[in-house]
Amino acid sequence: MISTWLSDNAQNAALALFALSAWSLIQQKRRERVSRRELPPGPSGLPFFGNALQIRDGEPWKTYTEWATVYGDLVYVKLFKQGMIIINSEETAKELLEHRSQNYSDRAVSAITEPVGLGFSTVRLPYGQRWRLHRKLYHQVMRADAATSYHPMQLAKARRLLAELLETPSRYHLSLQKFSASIALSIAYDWDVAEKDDPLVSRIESTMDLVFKTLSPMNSVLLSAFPFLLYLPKWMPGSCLRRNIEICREYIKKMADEPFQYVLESLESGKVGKSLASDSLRKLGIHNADPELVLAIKQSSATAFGAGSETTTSSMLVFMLAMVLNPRVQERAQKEIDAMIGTTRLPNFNDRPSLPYVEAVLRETLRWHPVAPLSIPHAAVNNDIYRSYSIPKGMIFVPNAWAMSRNEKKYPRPSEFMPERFISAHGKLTSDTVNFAWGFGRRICAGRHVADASLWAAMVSILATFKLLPAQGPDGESIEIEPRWTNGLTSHPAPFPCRIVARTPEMNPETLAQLIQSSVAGEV
Ligand code: HEM
Repeated sequence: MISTWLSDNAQNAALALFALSAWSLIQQKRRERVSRRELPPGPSGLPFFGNALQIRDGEPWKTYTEWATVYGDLVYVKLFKQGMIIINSEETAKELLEHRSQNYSDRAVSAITEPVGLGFSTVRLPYGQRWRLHRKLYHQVMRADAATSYHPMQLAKARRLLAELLETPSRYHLSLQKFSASIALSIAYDWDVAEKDDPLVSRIESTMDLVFKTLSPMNSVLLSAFPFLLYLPKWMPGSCLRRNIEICREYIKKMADEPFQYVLESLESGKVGKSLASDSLRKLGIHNADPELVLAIKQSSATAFGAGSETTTSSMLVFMLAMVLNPRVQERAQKEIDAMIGTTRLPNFNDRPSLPYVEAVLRETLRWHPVAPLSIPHAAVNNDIYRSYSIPKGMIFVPNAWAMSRNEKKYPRPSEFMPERFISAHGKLTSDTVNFAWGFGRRICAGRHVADASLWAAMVSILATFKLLPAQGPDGESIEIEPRWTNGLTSHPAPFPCRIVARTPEMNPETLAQLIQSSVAGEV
């Protein structure tokens, strides 16, 4: 009797549980359908995968740009279980990320950030006190007027780059990496890179590309959908992501520790110059400094180095490719330099206002191929209503810088490299400074003034000294370049064969050294 009663009750309980689960599943689906209707339109996806299988391999920004023509400037996309809104127009990005920056300055929690050891990075920090402290530290040394104090150092590094390009032109890719890293190391730590075999630069050469590839948005989505990928045994297919993450973690730790230790020791001995780390530590008074603040200085300096070197190299590679593919642009820029400066000295920052075409080349480089094509996603702090959409707290917003660069109304024939688009009918530079390349609102790139000056110094110095030409085959004919692009968090041309030839036949290391020497007096 009792056993019958028990089993009846168990059956009823099971039935009730089943009904409850079915009801809550239906409710959840209904809620999802309703909330989906309140979000921007987007392509319908497959169960489980969402839209992940519809995205062009390695170049999601191109797929999103195609979808913009169907769904508009805001497109809702779901990659596995991760929903996000792609912003395809600059105006809408400004409306949301700048005019409503108080609500759209958070970052999404990324499944890959902590495993690679980048949880400390300013780029990844949630919108809050720690992030504000980092931004304050950057502001002290990298705001527009403070950033000019780095100009002499940036010019000196650009001149060193010229000497390397003259000596080993085929290693231009590595020379550009060294140029960018040496500026970032100088700004962050006043670390002067050795002429040859600098331990930090060697490490950058071998692993920086891997870090940026591993941090790709798709890897982040994959890890949040399949966290077990982090634990796959190393012999199993698919474990390469885990291996790459481990290498990155080790590398990032060393990159944050070693140079900071160098600054601490140099401060003790009184032998360190101006840098983000040393200036901030000096201000605090190294011996009675709050450990939290010291940690923030260490973390923001490491971020400046990490965020600044790869992006600058990538932009320089875009410039080199654009020059080889567009000889007429190169010649026009060189004519401008020759007319305004002559050939007996190299340009410096005083000359910048008198070289509008070179300026236009820089802007077109940023536009033609934005090196951060999906910028860095922002996230909503709170629920919001935008247009008729209900934006839930935490929603991820991906600024599609690629789509912004392909806006045909603003940039006719967008796939062509045409610096003229930044020169008005009266021969003056337009007001368009390609701001979208640096991101938006409160999260805008903290190093943009420094980066802009590094790019200008390198571009103008190279244009003044070298011709960038296609490589020649054994028959002396030019080899046609079919650009290939690397993809990850940043995108840049894969190394391509080219010839870097001095513009004057008598140029050799001695004459270049003399030219540099005669250019140094009166420089800014
Ligand atoms: C050509 C070079 C560079 C490009 C194209 C670039 C681009 C960007 C972009 C698109 C963002 C995201 C902005 C957003 O979320 O809206 C960003 C963030 C950032 N960049 Fe740059 N960047 C460059 C160089 C640098 C340099 C040289 C530094 C430092 C020395 C730097 C430091 C940072 C930092 C700290 C952030 C994080 C800002 C935050 O989350 O609050 N960047 N950068």
